[in-house]
Amino acid sequence: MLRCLPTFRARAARAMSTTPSLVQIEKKDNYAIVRLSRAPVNSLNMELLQAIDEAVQSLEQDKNIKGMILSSTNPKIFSAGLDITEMYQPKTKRLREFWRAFQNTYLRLYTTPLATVAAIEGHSPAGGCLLAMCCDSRVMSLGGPLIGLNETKLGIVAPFWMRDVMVNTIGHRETEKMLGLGLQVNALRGKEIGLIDEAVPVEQVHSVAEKLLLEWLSIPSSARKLTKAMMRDETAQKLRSRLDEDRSNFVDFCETDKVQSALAGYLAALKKKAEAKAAK
Ligand SMILES: CCCCC/C=C\C/C=C\C=C\CC(=O)SCCNC(=O)CCNC(=O)[C@H](O)C(C)(C)COP(=O)(O)OP(=O)(O)OC[C@H]1O[C@@H](n2cnc3c(N)ncnc32)[C@H](O)[C@@H]1OP(=O)(O)O
Repeated sequence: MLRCLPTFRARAARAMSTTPSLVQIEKKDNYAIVRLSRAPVNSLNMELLQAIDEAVQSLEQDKNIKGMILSSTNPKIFSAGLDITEMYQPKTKRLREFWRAFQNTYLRLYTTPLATVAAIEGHSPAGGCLLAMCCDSRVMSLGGPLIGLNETKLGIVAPFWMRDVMVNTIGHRETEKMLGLGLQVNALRGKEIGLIDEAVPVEQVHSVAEKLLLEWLSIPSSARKLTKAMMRDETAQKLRSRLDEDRSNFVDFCETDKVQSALAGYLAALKKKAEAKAAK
C-alpha cells in the first residue's frame, strides 16, 4: 500500500497538469479569491458553470472561509457570458442540463452566506454581468471594459431572474433602459447608476475589492448573513418555485428558428471580428 502511494501521487499530479482547472481558488486568511480560468474569454459553458457552483459550495463548507472575491485569470475579460456555442444548434438534453447549471450557479452565488465581491478588470457582458451582480459589491476598472445585459442585441431575451437581479441592483427604470436597449456601460457610468460600487484604475481593482470584502466581513457574521437572506431569498425563491418551467421556456425559446438564426449571425460576427484582429 505504502509503495503504491508515490505512483498514485504521480498519476494525480500528471492528471492535474494535463487537466487545467476551470476555476482557480486561492485561499487567504479568512477569504478566498476565485478566478475564472477558461480560455480565451471565460465563456460560461456547462462545465465552467458547474465548476463555479462547486467552488462556492466548497468554500461555504470551509469553516475558516467567510468571504470570496470573484475574479478572472484574464485581466481583459471577466467573463464573456454564456457560451453561445451551447445554445447554437444544441442537443435538447445537453441544453436542458446547461440551463440547469446556469440556474444552480445563479442561485448558489446570489444566496451564498459568504460575503462576495466581484473584481472586474475586463469586459463583463450578459451572463458575466449576472455573476458580478450576484456579488455583494463590485469593483471595476476604469477605461475600456464594459458591463451590462446585452441579450436583446443578440436577438434573445434575458430570463426573468436576470432582470430581477438587475432591478434589485439598479432599480426598475435603469433596468428597463439597460435591458431593453441591450446596453453595456463602462465603470464610471456603471458607478453613476449603482451597477458598480467602485471604479478604479485596473491595478487597484484587487486591493479595493479586498477592502470592500473586509468591510462586509467586519459586520457581525450572523447579522450580515440573515440580512443578506432577508434581502435576497424572495428573489431566489421566485426561480426555485419555477425551475422546470423556466428551463422548458428556455429550451423552447432557444430552439426556435428565429433564435437559432440570430445566434448564427452573432457567432459569425464574433468570428469575423476575431479573424480581423488576428490578421492585424
Ligand atoms: C421568453 C422566454 C425567455 C426564456 C429565456 C430564454 C433565453 C435566455 C437566453 C440567453 C441568455 C443569455 C445570456 C448570455 O450570457 S448570452 C452571451 C452574451 N455574450 C456576449 O455577447 C459576448 C460576446 N463576446 C464579446 O463581446 C467579445 O468576445 C468579448 C468582449 C467578450 C472579448 O473580446 P475579444 O476581442 O477579447 O475576444 P474575441 O476575439 O471577440 O473572442 C475570442 C474568441 O472567443 C469567442 N467568444 C467570445 N464570446 C463568446 C461567447 N459568449 N460564447 C462563445 N464564444 C465566444 C469568439 O468567437 C472568439 O472565438 P475564435 O474565433 O477565436 O474561435
